[in-house]
Amino acid sequence: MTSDKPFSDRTPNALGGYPLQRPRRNRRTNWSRRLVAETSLTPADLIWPMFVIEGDNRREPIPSMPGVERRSIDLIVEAAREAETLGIPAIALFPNTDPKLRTGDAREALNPDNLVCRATRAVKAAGLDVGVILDVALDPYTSHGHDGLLVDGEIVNDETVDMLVRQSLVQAEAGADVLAPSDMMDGRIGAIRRALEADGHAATQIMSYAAKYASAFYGPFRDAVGSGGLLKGDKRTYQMDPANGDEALREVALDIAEGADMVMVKPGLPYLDIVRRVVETFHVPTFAYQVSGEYAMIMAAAERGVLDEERAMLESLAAFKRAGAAGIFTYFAPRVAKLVG
Ligand SMILES: NCc1[nH]cc(CCC(=O)O)c1CC(=O)O
Ligand SMILES: [Mg+2]
Repeated sequence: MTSDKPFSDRTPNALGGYPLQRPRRNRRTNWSRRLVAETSLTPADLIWPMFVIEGDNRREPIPSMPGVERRSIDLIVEAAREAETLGIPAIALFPNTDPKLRTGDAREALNPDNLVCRATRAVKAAGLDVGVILDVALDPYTSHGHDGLLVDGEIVNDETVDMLVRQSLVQAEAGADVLAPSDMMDGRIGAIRRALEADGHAATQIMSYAAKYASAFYGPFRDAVGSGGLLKGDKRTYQMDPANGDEALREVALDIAEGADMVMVKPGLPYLDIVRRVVETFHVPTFAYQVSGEYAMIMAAAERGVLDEERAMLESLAAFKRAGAAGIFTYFAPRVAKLVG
């Protein structure tokens, strides 16, 4: 490769070389490694996703996600208290809706007393220094498991956006601090932003799942919220093709222009190149989601004794920080916060 730049500008640290340069010197001792560390993971980097079920004092294990439970609202409040104690700034709530309430028109999404709205009110009533993030999408409420309305075999965009706007207002009214549209319909950030402004919710933040890929890594999540068995087909007409990177930048640009306060890339580890490109291009708070399948992979490998669970967990999360993420959604959140807090 040729370059007009002088050699010293192209390779600023390579002049001299061995034995004057011995990069291992800085790594020799623990204190020195800590001193030169470029990034660090703290509890303030973590967002703790939780699954909500009906009932009282109820917890249910999720077989594909060892160590993760669905919790009734009272236990969600307890977990939110734990988040505050651990210094975790925000939780994300996902409802496991009664199958009888899942319909073609997803009307339960608009019920101000639906499970996730009740959970949000209960957490907010506890007066904690913990933000509540809610997904905006129809998949917990549709009988077919899609994030949008299905008409003649197609997920229709604009009719779905109308529903998402109404769902957003219901969720903001319930006290959600951050709305996180995870549906990948076009134009929904602008429509939601305008509705929040007009309806007295100008302070409600929007964290857009701006670059969300049609991924195989969401399987365990769909078990956890009970939509997996229902899903007809796949989500490739609205979630992004894993082959694409430039398209993610166009999606993020649109969502910022439409009024997103923060953006997200999802899944996490397989898409850290996208996180880095978004951070460097837009300089907005950029989050990443270490999704259910990523969690399950580490846990399954550890269970089989092929890797060290705790080290793999910490290393995977350090990678998000190195890529430039402002924060990480991770099912490891409470465990990690205890280790790094
Ligand atoms: N809109 C639904 C939603 N919100 C978050 C996740 C995945 C989270 C995870 O896998 O941990 C999904 C699944 C999907 O799009 O099918
Ligand atoms: Mg978009």
